[in-house]
Order: sequence, then structure tokens, then C-alpha cells
Amino acid sequence: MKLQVAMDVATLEEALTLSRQVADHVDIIELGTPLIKHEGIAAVSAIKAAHPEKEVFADMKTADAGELEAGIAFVAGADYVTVMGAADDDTIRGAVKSAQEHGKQIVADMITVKDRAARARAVTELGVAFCEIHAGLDEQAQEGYSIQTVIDDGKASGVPFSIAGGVDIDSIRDVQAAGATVAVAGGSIRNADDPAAAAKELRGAITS
Ligand SMILES: O=C([C@H](O)CO)[C@H](O)[C@H](O)COP(=O)(O)O
Repeated sequence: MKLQVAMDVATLEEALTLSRQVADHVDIIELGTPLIKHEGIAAVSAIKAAHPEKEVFADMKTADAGELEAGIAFVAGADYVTVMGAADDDTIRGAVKSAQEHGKQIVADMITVKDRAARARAVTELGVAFCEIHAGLDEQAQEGYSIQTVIDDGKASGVPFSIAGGVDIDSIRDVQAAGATVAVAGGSIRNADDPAAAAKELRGAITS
């Protein structure tokens, strides 16, 4: 299982600081949607230039114009681009077409999708590389939230998936046991007193 750090920070300066702290311990470096909105797509190029040996994930959360938006991010240097799983099938097809043209990959973000497992199977048929079974930051803040819900939905999907929704040292083993391809960790790394140590601990909990 790969480890992905999600950089939900506002500025490129903060992102470069964080990425340099944790790069040794992660496989994929994600530029969070707020970062891309604030700094623009050039931030993707800057992170790729700083970490050419790492896979770079642009969390575009595209909801329309899939081919155009994915192309913009791939040209900037992204290896993975997200499209909303809730988007129109044609939006997803367009993003996949762009990925094929660039030799890169599309990930479908299942945030807000009610039946995440069923939609994951459907968008996999459309050609996405894998589905991010995801509870967003606002859902995580709701009373009674448990990451187990996304872990269970990923396992039930029967297709390749990542898990995002507050992955931390207490849950990462369950994420791997469920069969995830990638574990996405944002807050548990970013908010740690020592982000490098937190990333290293997460990496150490992954068995292969
Ligand atoms: O995609 C994310 C969210 O929508 C804000 O951009 C996060 O990167 C994702 O949820 C992972 O972060 P944590 O949930 O804090 O681990």
C-alpha cells in the first residue's frame, strides 16, 4: 500500500516546507484543493520540480469540463488528477481521455456520493485508475463520524481504492487490511508537532 500526504495548506511556501519534511516517508505528494485554488496550477509544477522522484497528485476535484481541467493539471506535472465521482459520466470520460493522452491517471473522489461502493464500481468501468473513498473535512467534523464507514465502503466496492477521511496511526492498519491501494493522510501529518516523525510512523505501520 502506498502512503499519500495531502497538503491542505494555503501557500506554496507552506507546501514546500511540508513536502520537504515528509518526502522521504511518502510515495505520493498531494496538492490539496485549497492550495491549488489559492496558488494556481503553477503550484503543481513547483512541487513536481522540488520532488521529481515522487508521484504528484493534483486534487482538482473537477466537477465539469473533465478533459480540459485534467489536461491543465497533467501539463503542469501532475501524475494523478481527481474528478468528482458525483460528476456526470461524460466529465469522467473526458478526464480519462486526457489521462490516456498524457500517460497519467485519473482518480475519482467519492466525497458526497451516497452509495460510494456502487458508484466506485461504475466509474471504474469508465476508466479511472482507482477511487478515493473519501469523507471530507466537513463530514469528518460531524458528530458520530467514524473512518470505519469509508473503510467498509472501500472494501465493499470490489474495485481498486484509496481511503481518505482522517487516516491516522490508529486507523492505517485497518485501511491496509481492507485492501486499499493508497492511504491518504492529511491532518494527521500536517497537524503533528513533528510532521516528519508522523509520516515516518505511518510508513512504519504499513507492512508492504
Ligand atoms: O481531500 C481532502 C479534503 O477534501 C480537503 O481538501 C483532504 O486532503 C483529505 O480528506 C485528506 O485529509 P485528512 O482527511 O485530513 O486526512
